[in-house]
Amino acid sequence: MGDGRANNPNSHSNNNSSSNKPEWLEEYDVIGKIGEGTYGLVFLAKVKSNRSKPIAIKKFKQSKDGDGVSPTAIREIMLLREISHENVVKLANVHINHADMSLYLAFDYAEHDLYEIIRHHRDKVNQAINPYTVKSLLWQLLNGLNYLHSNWIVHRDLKPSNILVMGDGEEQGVVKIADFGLARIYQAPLKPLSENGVVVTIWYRAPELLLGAKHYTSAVDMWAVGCIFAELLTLKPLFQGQEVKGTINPFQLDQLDKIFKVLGHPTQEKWPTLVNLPHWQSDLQHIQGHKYETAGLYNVVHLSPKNPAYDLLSKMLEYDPQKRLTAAQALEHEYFRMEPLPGCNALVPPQPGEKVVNYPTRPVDTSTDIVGTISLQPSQPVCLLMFSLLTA
Ligand SMILES: Nc1ncnc2c1ncn2[C@@H]1O[C@H](COP(=O)(O)OP(=O)(O)OP(=O)(O)O)[C@@H](O)[C@H]1O
Repeated sequence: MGDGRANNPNSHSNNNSSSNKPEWLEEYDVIGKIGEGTYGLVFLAKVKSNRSKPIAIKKFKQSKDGDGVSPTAIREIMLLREISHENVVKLANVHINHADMSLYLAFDYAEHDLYEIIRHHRDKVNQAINPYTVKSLLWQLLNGLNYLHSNWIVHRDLKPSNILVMGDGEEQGVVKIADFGLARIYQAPLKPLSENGVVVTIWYRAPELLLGAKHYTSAVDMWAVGCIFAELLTLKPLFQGQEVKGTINPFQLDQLDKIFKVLGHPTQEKWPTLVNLPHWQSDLQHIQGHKYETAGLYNVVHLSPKNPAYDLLSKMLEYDPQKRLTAAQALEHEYFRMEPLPGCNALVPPQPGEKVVNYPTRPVDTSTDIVGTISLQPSQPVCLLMFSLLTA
C-alpha cells in the first residue's frame, strides 16, 4: 500500500487507549480516522494477524431517537453480507460494541476514490485524466452496478467519494463501489420511497427524483454515472446546484435549473410521464419560468457530437428514465470497443511510455479515538437481538 502510516508508534496508543475498548478491537491496530460521512466515521486499521491487510472500519452513528443503531446501518449490513463482486467493496467483518450498542463494519481498504482522483487532477497536476483511465474507471463502475442492478439493488447515493479505487497491490486500479447506507433491495413492483429525507446527493440526483418521483429505479444510478462520467472528463461537477436545506425532500429548483441549462427543458414529447410528476404539476411556473438557450452537453464536456463517448454520455443523461441506458446496455456501447480498450488496472495505462500519475494516499487523523467518538444513546433489546443474529 505504501502509506508509511502502519508503523506510526503513536497510532495504537491513540486509538486503543480507551477503557471502553471492546474485545473485538484487539484484532486490529487502528491507525486513525480517514473520513466522515452522513452516517458515521471511517478509520484505517491493520489486522494484527495479517499486517499487510489494511481495513477500513466504518463506525455508525446511532439514530437520533436512541433506538440503538439506525435502520440505515442494519440495511447496509444485510445487503453487504449477501453481495460479492470484484467491483463492489467487500465487507470483511461486522462488529458490535455490546457495551454501548455501536456498530462497526470492516471493509477491505481502498487507497483512493474518484473524489480525490478528480481533485488531484484539477488542483495538483492541472491536467485531464488519461482517456484509458477514464474508460477503465467507467467500465468497472458499470460492471459493478450491472451486478447490483441484476440483484435488484439500487445504490441511490452514487457519487465520486463512494467509488473507491484500490491502491498498490494485487488489485491495483480496481474500482470498488462503496457505501450502501442508502441502498435497499427492491423488487418489482417497485416500492414507494420512505420519508427519510434527502437520499441522493443533490449534484448527482436524477431529474425524476428532483421532480418528486415516488419510486426509485436503477435509472437513478445511471443518471449519477452519467454525471460522474462527465466529471471524469472535465474535472468539474456537471450540474452543481445550490442545495436547499431544512425541509424533507425539498424541491430543488436550482439543481433542475442547472440541468435544464445544459440539456434544455424536458418536454412531454420526449418524456411522456413527465406530467405525472408532482413538482411538474405544482411548480410549473417556477420550472418553466425561464427557458434557456441550451448550452449543449457536447460544449460543456468538450466532445464532438459524433464522438462515441458523447453518444454514451448523452444516453445516460436521457430525461425519461425508461429510455435511459441500463448498465448492461452501457457496457455494450461502442465506446468500450474502441482503443484504448478498458483494463483491470485503471490507474496504469498499458502502453509503454505513458505517464503514470502518483495519486496521494489518504491523510490519516491519528488524534480521533475509534471508541467513544460518537455520543451514544440507550439501546433497546430488539437491537441486541438483531445484532446477535447478524454477527452469528
Ligand atoms: N473501504 C474504504 N476504504 C477506504 N476509504 C473508504 C472506504 N469506505 C469509505 N471510505 C472513505 O471514507 C470517507 C467517508 O466515507 P462515507 O461513506 O462514510 O461518507 P461519504 O461517502 O463521504 O458521505 P455520505 O455518508 O454523506 O455518503 C470517504 O472519503 C470514503 O471515500
